[in-house]
Amino acid sequence: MIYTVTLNPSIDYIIGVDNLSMGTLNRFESSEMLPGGKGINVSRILKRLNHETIALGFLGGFTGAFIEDSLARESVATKFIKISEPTRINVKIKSNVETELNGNGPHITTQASDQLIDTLRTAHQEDIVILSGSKAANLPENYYQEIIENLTSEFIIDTTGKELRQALAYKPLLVKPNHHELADLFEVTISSEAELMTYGKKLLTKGAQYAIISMAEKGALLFTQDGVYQGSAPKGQVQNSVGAGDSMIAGFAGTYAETADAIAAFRMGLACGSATAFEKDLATAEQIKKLLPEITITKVIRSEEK
Ligand SMILES: Nc1ncnc2c1ncn2[C@@H]1O[C@H](COP(=O)(O)OP(=O)(O)O)[C@@H](O)[C@H]1O
Ligand SMILES: O=P(O)(O)OC[C@H]1O[C@](O)(COP(=O)(O)O)[C@@H](O)[C@@H]1O
Repeated sequence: MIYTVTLNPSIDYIIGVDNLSMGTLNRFESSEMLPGGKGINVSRILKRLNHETIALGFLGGFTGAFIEDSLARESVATKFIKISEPTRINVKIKSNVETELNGNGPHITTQASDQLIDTLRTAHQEDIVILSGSKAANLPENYYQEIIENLTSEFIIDTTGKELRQALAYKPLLVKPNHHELADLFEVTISSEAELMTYGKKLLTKGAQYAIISMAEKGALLFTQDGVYQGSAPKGQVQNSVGAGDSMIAGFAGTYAETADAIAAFRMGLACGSATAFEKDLATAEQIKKLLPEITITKVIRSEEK
């Protein structure tokens, strides 16, 4: 079973505006509401690829009900803890450039946060728990760490900054910062491929079993104990890249859970990420499978060169 944890789900309100201009009235060209939040996106892709998944986290209010209904329609299994304040709405503006406005999220009571830790204690050693995204503002600073300390299963973590840094010591199966998040994590500017390699490898020395550095249309790098691999991104028309990173994690986790083959998992992750970038919503299984043969993976550094 692959459990996903979304501490701060969202409705993603995707708005298309021609030539957005600040300080004046702009009218929508298009709009769409989608269930969002990183773990939720991961579960939706896992379900589409026929992997067993349960989405966990906190949901509240009419916005939470919208997310529950959307997931039920796609037969994604959920065990959300109900909270009284409404789940946030994140605004994604598609104009000449993509602009994202993500909310802080609702108040989570101590009772609810303890309940989630209890639920996660039921995950078995052979399960994978995927912890993704920001946490609602009032949750304790070390809440992710508290969750991890109570887990008996493998875990993947997709968050940023201090939380990601703390998590590395607990040997996550995978971390997947994008290249900007990698620079933030080590509080550096990364301006060359050599620096990318240096900081990617640091993720392993600090504890990660595998690390992917994703680079949008430039594909991604996979760091393993056995060397570094470069994966390509197919060319295509980008429709909405929100959820590309989550799709990549879903692809990796689903294939890794079945095969324990990190390269095959990386290939599936790359296909899922690009397929989602080329769609308005998350990609379907057919779109993902169509892209798989276009992915190329090359070993760029052998283990003895590390
Ligand atoms: N414009 C794009 N064209 C092709 N593939 C893409 C594009 N954007 C994202 N992807 C694929 O999705 C993966 C994750 O996207 P990325 O934007 O790096 O992550 P995140 O959404 O976490 O910031 C990339 O490594 C790539 O494989
Ligand atoms: O929890 P955060 O960091 O605010 O991110 C939440 C947002 O991330 C998303 O899950 C998309 O993430 P990615 O584009 O990184 O895959 C959106 O659905 C959601 O609005």
